[in-house]
Amino acid sequence: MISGKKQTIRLFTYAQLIILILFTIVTIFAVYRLSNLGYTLENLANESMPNIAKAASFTNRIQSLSTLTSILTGSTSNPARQLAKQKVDKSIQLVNQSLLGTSDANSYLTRQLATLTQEINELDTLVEQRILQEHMLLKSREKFTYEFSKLFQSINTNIADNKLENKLLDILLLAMQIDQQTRMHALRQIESELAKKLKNAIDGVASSQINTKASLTDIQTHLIGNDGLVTQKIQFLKIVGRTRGRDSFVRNLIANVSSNLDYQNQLTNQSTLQAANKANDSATEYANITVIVGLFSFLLTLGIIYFLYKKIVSRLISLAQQVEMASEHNSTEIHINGNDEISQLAERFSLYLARMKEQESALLNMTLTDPLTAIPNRRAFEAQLKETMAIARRNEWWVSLFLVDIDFFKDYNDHYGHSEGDACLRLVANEIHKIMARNTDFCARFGGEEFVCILPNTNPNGAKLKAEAVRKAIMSLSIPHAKSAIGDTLTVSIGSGSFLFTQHDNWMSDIIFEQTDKALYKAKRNGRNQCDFFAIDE
Ligand SMILES: Nc1nc2c(ncn2[C@@H]2O[C@H](COP(=O)(O)OP(=O)(O)OP(=O)(O)O)[C@@H](O)[C@H]2O)c(=O)[nH]1
Repeated sequence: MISGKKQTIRLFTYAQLIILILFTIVTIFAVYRLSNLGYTLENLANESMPNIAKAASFTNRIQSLSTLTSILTGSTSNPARQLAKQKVDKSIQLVNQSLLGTSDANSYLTRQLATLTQEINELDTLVEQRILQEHMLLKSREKFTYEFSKLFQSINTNIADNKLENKLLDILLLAMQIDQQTRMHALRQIESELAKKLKNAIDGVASSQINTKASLTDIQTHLIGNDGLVTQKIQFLKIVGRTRGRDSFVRNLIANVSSNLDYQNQLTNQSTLQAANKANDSATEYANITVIVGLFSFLLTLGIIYFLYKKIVSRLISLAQQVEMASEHNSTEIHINGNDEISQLAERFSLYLARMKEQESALLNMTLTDPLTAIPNRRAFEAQLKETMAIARRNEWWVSLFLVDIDFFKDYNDHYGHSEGDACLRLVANEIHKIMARNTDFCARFGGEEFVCILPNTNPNGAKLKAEAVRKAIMSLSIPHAKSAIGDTLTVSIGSGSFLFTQHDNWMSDIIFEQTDKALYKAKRNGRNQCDFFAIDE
């Protein structure tokens, strides 16, 4: 029973707890999902987007590096070369700086850039060598041209040797081809031909012409000597070839870096796309799960509310209705099924109403009963008289009224004492009540030693018989009364009034009481221990 009493509170608490837990779970879930989504979006904003921007910047710089390398390779003077090299270095430095702090995936790119830097340095060295070699070639050519023109002039002025002149022109024409020639093999052929022609020219000069011979030998050295024009040209071509090769290698390397960057770009774009898709999937999944969880929570909350309504609210409403009905219909029937506080409350209400009813009837009884004789009192009489008169009017009955008064009761009291007087009153009351209460008659103590009887549907004849019966019954009690002036035992005088209301509908209870009292007064005046009758029917 004790645990049953707390069922409703427990039920209510559990329901609240379930709703609270449910909403806590939904909130934690929502925060967790939102933070995940937030992390993905943040990642997208902090990593993927800057990576895309960086990748674009790398591509631009690598492309500009290709152009700058071309300028470096094509440099024809050292200042131009140095300027181009500075720009190339700057560009590589910027690319390297951009690479700093990027992911491990770029380590290959970093190595590629290191190789590229090394190769560009070597290319720069080759370009420098080429410029130097070109410069030396120029100087050698100038020197040869100078020597040759000097020899030519000396031949013209000193000796008119057409043969030598023709040979020299031949050699000059061949020497001039050295400049135009870009193929090694052809240069070797020119060298071989020059060697022959020069030998022929030298051999053709008379030994007396020492200066001419010496000049020709110098020209021979300038042209085909170990450090001659042809050798220098060959050397120059070798450097040019190496420079081209290096340039081509550097360009390939740049193309590789560029394609690697493209690949990196693709990877970055892919990962960005994946991250965006993931964020989108997360958002969709979150929305779906939130809808499902929300719907589930809503249905569960509805279920709990319905359960609480059935278990608590509807039973409380029923209890309120039953309490209202019970108070309206003066009933004590309140019942609620179950074994919890509400059913206990209904039970208590029922008990409370029953007790109230008991107390009410006890109170009513007390107010309508004479405490000394335990028969109805004057208030009960007045109510009963009104009710009887109303019934009599409707049924056109006679109503008879007795006023019974103990004779010389003052003397009885004085002689036997007040408590004996009380006992005497109880005996008389009991006797009158015994006679009158056998049928629908009614008797009450009117006050003091006076009693009153109502006899519904009793005409004057009936009243006479009944009044006499009462008087004789009291005499039969043979209660000793030493101080009675009319005998040795206790007697009563009775005033009887009989009324038919057909003609006297306006007669009220106080009028008929007054008329009956007059009859009693007459009985007393006529000597007591007798009945006097009054009747009115017209
Ligand atoms: N013991 C007792 N006496 C009561 C009670 N009520 C009234 N009396 C007494 O009844 C007496 C009534 O006296 P009276 O009205 O003079 O009437 P009586 O002496 O009977 O004279 P008659 O009626 O003329 O014969 C009084 O002495 C009251 O004190 C009661 O409850 N108990």
